Amino acid sequence: MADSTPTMYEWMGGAEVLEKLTEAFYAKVRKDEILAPLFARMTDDHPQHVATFLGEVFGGPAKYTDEHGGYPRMLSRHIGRQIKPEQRNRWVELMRQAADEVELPQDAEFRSAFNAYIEFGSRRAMANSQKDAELGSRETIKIWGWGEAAPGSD
Ligand code: HEM
Repeated sequence: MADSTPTMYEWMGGAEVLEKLTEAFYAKVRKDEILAPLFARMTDDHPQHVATFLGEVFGGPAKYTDEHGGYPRMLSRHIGRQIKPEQRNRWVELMRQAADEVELPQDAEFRSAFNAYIEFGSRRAMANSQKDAELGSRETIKIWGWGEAAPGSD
């Protein structure tokens, strides 16, 4: 029988909601004293690109892979940046604030899976950004699912 559980991408409202999320997030980043210097040279389409990337992660269309350079491009944007723990912490904090601001679903299942990815992705980004980082052999975007608590599970 086919699995009828929606993807996280569907559950949160798809591309439109992700674009709102990254717009709200980068508006905060631009005003944040810890993060702004790191993102000083980002282009205006950066929030849109990250929304597309996250859409793919959460089970939406493979558009970042097909049109924006995929996993290698994302990796290349973090390499050498030497992200510090306090910058990663602030990134996570602002992402959670943006999630509330644009009213991502509040249910325990969704937020638990969303926060798990944000934690995972930001720690990987920080690790890959260090001098002499060991980058591993991954070439494709990791797709994130519901984990231990899918909708409808007890
Ligand atoms: C789940 C975690 C993360 C995801 C999914 C993510 C995703 C991305 C993607 C897709 C890009 C490339 C966008 C493009 O194609 O133009 C990018 C660039 C970048 N990311 Fe991340 N990122 C994450 C965490 C972080 C963290 C924690 C930091 C720093 C605190 C960070 C700093 C940057 C910077 C500085 C760039 C380059 C911006 C520029 O173009 O100047 N990222 N990220």
